[in-house]
Amino acid sequence: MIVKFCGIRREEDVRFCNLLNPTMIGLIFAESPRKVEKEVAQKLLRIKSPCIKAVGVFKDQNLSDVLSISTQLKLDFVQLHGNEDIEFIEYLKTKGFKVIKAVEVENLSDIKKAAIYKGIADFILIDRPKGREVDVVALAKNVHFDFIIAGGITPENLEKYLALKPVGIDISSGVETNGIKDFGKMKLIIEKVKKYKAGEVENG
Ligand SMILES: O=C(O)c1ccccc1NCC(=O)[C@H](O)[C@H](O)COP(=O)(O)O
Repeated sequence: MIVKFCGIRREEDVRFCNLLNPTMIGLIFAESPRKVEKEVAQKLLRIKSPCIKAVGVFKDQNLSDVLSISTQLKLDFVQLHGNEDIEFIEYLKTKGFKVIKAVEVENLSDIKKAAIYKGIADFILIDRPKGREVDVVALAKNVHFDFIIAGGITPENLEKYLALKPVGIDISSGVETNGIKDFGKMKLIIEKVKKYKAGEVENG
């Protein structure tokens, strides 16, 4: 089970992630209150444990900018949230980057659109548009390919997302308090995922 904490932007967040050891941390390079500048990202990645994969999050940015940031920072994954097409993804892959294609879903036709990235992106991330109250769990029940799920996950509602049997979970605002990463909430997520994984083994 992949666990990704997204929107990491402070050194203390990275240090705490080093203790919790999620699979990935996400740094936002798209327009957002969580956006980090390249120089800040460089500092954060310097102290990141090598066991944790670095993901850069972009949305409708031009290919040369995405490539230049990803190369300079030696990112492991590029996560694309906008209308990037298949050629965009394939080009990044020829440059050695793994790609997470995020598809922000609002209806069943968006789920169908997400399927086009099967076998092209390394992971498909089913998310909801930022600031929209979409029931992403109800929509994701119609997904018939491997996916990472995001969109409103919190320590309290994690179980209903895990019940979808995703390959991973991606959380940002649900592990924040007043816009700052909340270490108690992050720890709770990791503990709950550990219990879930142990249960999976027990139940076959
Ligand atoms: O975080 C942002 O503001 C953002 C802006 C533009 C593109 C992507 C962005 N975030 C990506 C993520 O934080 C996660 O991949 C995902 O959306 C989880 O978000 P949340 O529902 O807050 O847990």
